[in-house]
Order: sequence, then C-alpha cells, then structure tokens
Amino acid sequence: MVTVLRRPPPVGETSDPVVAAAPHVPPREVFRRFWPYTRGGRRWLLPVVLLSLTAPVVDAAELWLFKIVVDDVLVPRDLRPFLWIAPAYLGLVVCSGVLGFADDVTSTWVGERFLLRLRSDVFRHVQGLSLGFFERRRLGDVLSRVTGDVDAVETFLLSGVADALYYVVRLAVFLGLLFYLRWDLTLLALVIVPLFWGSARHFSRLIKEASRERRRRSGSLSAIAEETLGNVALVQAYNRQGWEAGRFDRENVGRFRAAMASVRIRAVYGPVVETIEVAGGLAVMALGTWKLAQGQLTLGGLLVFLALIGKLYSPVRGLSHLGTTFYAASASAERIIELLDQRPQVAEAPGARRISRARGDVEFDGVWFRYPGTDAWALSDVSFHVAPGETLALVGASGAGKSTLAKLQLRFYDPDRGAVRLDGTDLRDLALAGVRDSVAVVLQETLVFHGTVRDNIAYGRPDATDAEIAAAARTADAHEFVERLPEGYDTLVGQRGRTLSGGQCQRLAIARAMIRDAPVLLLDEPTAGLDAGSGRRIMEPLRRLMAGRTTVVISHNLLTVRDATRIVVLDHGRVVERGDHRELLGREGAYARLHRLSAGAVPP
Ligand SMILES: Nc1ncnc2c1ncn2[C@@H]1O[C@H](COP(=O)(O)OP(=O)(O)OP(=O)(O)O)[C@@H](O)[C@H]1O
Repeated sequence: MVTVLRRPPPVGETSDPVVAAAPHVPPREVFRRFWPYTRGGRRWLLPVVLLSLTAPVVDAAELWLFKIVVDDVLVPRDLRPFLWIAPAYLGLVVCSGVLGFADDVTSTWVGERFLLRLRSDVFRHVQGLSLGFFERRRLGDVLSRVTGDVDAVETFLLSGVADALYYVVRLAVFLGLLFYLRWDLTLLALVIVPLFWGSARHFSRLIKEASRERRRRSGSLSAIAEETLGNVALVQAYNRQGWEAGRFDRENVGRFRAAMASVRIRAVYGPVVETIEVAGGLAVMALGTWKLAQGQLTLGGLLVFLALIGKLYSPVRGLSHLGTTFYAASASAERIIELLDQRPQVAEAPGARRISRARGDVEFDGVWFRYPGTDAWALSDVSFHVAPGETLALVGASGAGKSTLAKLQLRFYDPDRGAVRLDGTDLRDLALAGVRDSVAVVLQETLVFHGTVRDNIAYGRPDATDAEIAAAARTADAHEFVERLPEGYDTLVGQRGRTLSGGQCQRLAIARAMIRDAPVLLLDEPTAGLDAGSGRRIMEPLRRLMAGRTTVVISHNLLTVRDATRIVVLDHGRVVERGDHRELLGREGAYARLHRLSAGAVPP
C-alpha cells in the first residue's frame, strides 16, 4: 500500500511534455507574493475572524446546556430548570444562525474581492508581456492558468488561513473546557495528536505531487484543445481528427491518473485518521466509565466530555486535512507565480519620452537581431531611412526577415545591436504607448474580432464617431459592402472574420488603420491571400491610406512596390540591394529576378 501511495503519479508516455511543470515555490514566498492582493478587503479580515471565533463559543455553550439538562433535569427527573434551559437553547440556536450568516457573507466577499483583483491583475500582466512570450508559450496553458489556477490561490491565502484560525480557536475553547472538566482524561485524549500530525505530514507531501501533475495536465489539455479547435478547418481538411484526439486522450489519461492518485491518497488518509480518532475516543470512554463508577464524574459530565472529545478531534482533523488542501492549492499558486514572474522583453525605460504626434521619420541603423533562444541572425546589419511621407518597400524571399523588421518597428522586440529610430530618437528612449500610437498596421493575417463592423473599425480609435467610422469605411471602399450587410454597421462579424471574405476583411483593416490616423503605416503583405482582381481593387483604398504618411510596405506583390520611393531587397536578413523600381530593374540583380518571377501576375 505504502509503495502504491509513494509512487509518483504517472507522468504518462510524454517524454516531451506538452506543458512543463512550474518550479517549486516555498509557502512563505507564496504568501509574500499574494498578500498585497488582499488590499481593500483587509479591514474586513478582522470582522471575519471575530465572527468565526464566536461559533465555537456558542457551540460550547450549547454543550454545557446539554450537561445541565442531563445532570439537573434527566437524572433527578425535575422539569423546573427546563423552563429557563429551553429558551436559552433556542436563543443560542438563533444566535448561531445569525452569526453563521454574517460569517458566510463577509468571508465570501473578502475571498471573491481578492480573486477579482488577482484575476484582473494576472490578465493585465499577461497582456502586457512581449510578443516573444506568446510566440514561445502554449496559449491554452496560459488560458488555463488565468481562468483555472487563479482560484486556488484564494484557498491558499484566505480561506485556508481563515479555516486554520477557526480550527485553532475551536481547539483552544474545547481544550479549555475539557481541562476544566477532567484534566487527566484530557491528557489521555491528547496522546493521539502527534499521530494525527505525523500522518498529515506524510500524506500532504504525496498530495502535493499529485496536484502538481494534475494542474500541469490540465494546462496541456487546454493547450491541445485551443490549438485543435482554433485550427479546426486545417485539422478537418487534412483528416487529422484521429491524431489530434489521440494527443488529447494521452493528456486526458494523464490527468485522470493524476486525479486517481490524489483520490487514492485522500481515500487512505480518511480511514487512517478515523482509526486513530476512534482508538483515542475508546480509551477515554474506558477511563471515563471507570471514573463514573468511582463517583468522580457525573453522567452529564461524562456525556459532555465525550461530545467535547468528538468536537476536539474535528479541528485537529481539519487542521491536518488543511495541509493537504494547502499543498494542492500551492501547486496552482506556483503556476500563477511562474506567469507573474515573466518580464516583458521590451520594457519602458524610466523617464521615457512621451511624444504627442510623431512626424514619421523612420530609421533602422545597423540593426542586428536574433530571436531569443535561436543562434541564427534574423537580421544582420540592416540600415535604411524613410523620411516623413515617403514609402519604403521591403521585398525578399520568404524568411528573408521582412516581418521581423515590422516587429522591431512596433517594438515587439529590441535589436541586439544598432537602433531603430522614430523622428531621430531611439525607440528604447520613447514611451511604448507613443511608439505604437504612431503606427497603424495592416497585417498579412487580418485581425477581425467577434463584434459588429462598427466595433471592428473603431478598434483603431475607440472614441471615433459614427460619421468618422463611415468616412473611414468609404475611403477604404468598405462602405458599400457594409451597407449591403443585413444590419449594416451593426452586423456581427464572427471571430477572425469568418463571415466575411478575405478582401472584405482587408478593407475593414484598412478602414481601421485609416481611423487611427497614425503618421507611420506598416503594411505587411496587405494583398496576401487575395486573388489578382481583389488585390488590384484594394490598391486604390491602400493608396488613399498611404497618402501623406510614412509607409513601410512588405510585399511579394510588385504592383504595391513599384510606386515606392525606395525599395530595399532583403536576403537572409541582409540588405542586398536598394534603389527605386527602375534602377533595380536595370541592375539585373535580385530584384530583377524577383520581378521576372512575378511578371506573370503583374502587367509590365
Ligand atoms: N518567433 C520566432 N522565433 C524564432 N525565429 C523566428 C521567429 N519568427 C521568425 N523567425 C525566423 O526569422 C527569419 C525571418 O523571418 P520573417 O518572418 O521575418 O521572414 P519574412 O521575410 O517576413 O518571411 P515571409 O515572406 O514568409 O513572411 C526566418 O528564418 C524565421 O524562421
């Protein structure tokens, strides 16, 4: 049996776990980290504690009344004392009901407020992490931490502590009464306490391991579900449902085994504790009966003594059980701490400059960049300059580093060497919000949120008026198709724009960028995924959007590129050519080759 319990919960067949376990954190550190979240609710902690402290006193008073009933009413068969005992008993019951109600409501309020704060803060923190974090981590696991693990921290910090206090007070009140009644019997009853503690410590450790495994598996399950369901079209098109289901099942079985391991431990623990308890109770009963026979104890005294022993064991058991609950909760707390310990890779420098409106002068100066955890340079010594209002086109084969440049321009990452500048100032010296406010983006994969068409356009500037939204949609050539939608601007578009065509999504994205009215425009493959006709139709609204703004356009479609003030050709992260369309064609180099390749799609 011991070996069955000792055996660590099976880690399953995964040599490469979907989600790794979070590092161990000592309980004191968990307290230190989460205590600040009790701010605002702390003044209610004392009333909560006081309320929970009164309950054992009322309990003890009820028991004492019972003793009086036995000794003064039942044994002498005299009903007179019952006339005051009955109303006193009723009064105590009503009093305990009222106190219980107040205790429940206030303690839940304190706990839920704590969670309210913590959940929002964890979400805000995660949202503020750099793109690099999301590129490395499994989204499903992050979601399971934000929505699932957070709750356990409350158990660890508040309800756990409140329960511990409650048990300690019960213990003190009942022990006091017991000693008052019969000190010798009480000492005998206490002999079993060390046994309780010993077993609690042993089982808590086992429970913690099982809980850690269970939380880790839950994170893996969410990760797989999110990846599979988020890409359901791909999964179904390639008939990978069986494989995905297998992956899900493996983690599911892992979670099942971890849950069973934890139940096994708890299920053995319960009877062990009960046996110890009954043995103690029987010993006390034997000695008590002897004392009763000797006339050293009244019948009421013995009955109350035994009832009190029952009450005494319950907080002792509760306290030792609390250890297992504590350890289970700390497994979740560790996962939250690991998340909170993540620092954004790009952080705002102290005293960073705020810019109200940039002119739009963009410069990459000797930029070298390597993605964290990789060896190869994604960009090597890239330099270019785009003056306000100019258009720079970045072209190059797939993987040349074009999108990486866009990420650096938005300061999703910082360069390892060199600098990216806006209006002559290094982005690292500017306030992050200012940098991003200066840029409007139209990306390769158009981001359309679940919401109305109006919400989607106004995402670029939430305070935009209806007239401004319609004007932006007109410039983006979106107004007409929006008007034809069943509810116009109030039509709901599905997540990722599933209910719109690629071209329509793109036009919404152009309207969104339009309404943002930023001095710098970043177009990453704005015509990708559109057929030649739609691509051409989008050009006109794009040109309107680009007018008067500094534009960096990344495109394979050389139609977008031909009018650019300057074209930079990238190859394996290096600038291999630069110039305008005519110059580069004449040079018969990389650009001319790319041009010939796409000549079929582009009219000369
Ligand atoms: N998050 C990442 N972590 C590690 N390496 C990355 C990451 N993103 C891109 N890379 C690598 O950096 C290099 C440049 O990628 P980038 O996405 O900038 O290319 P691109 O020119 O935009 O390609 P495409 O035209 O296909 O979009 C590639 O070798 C790519 O594998």
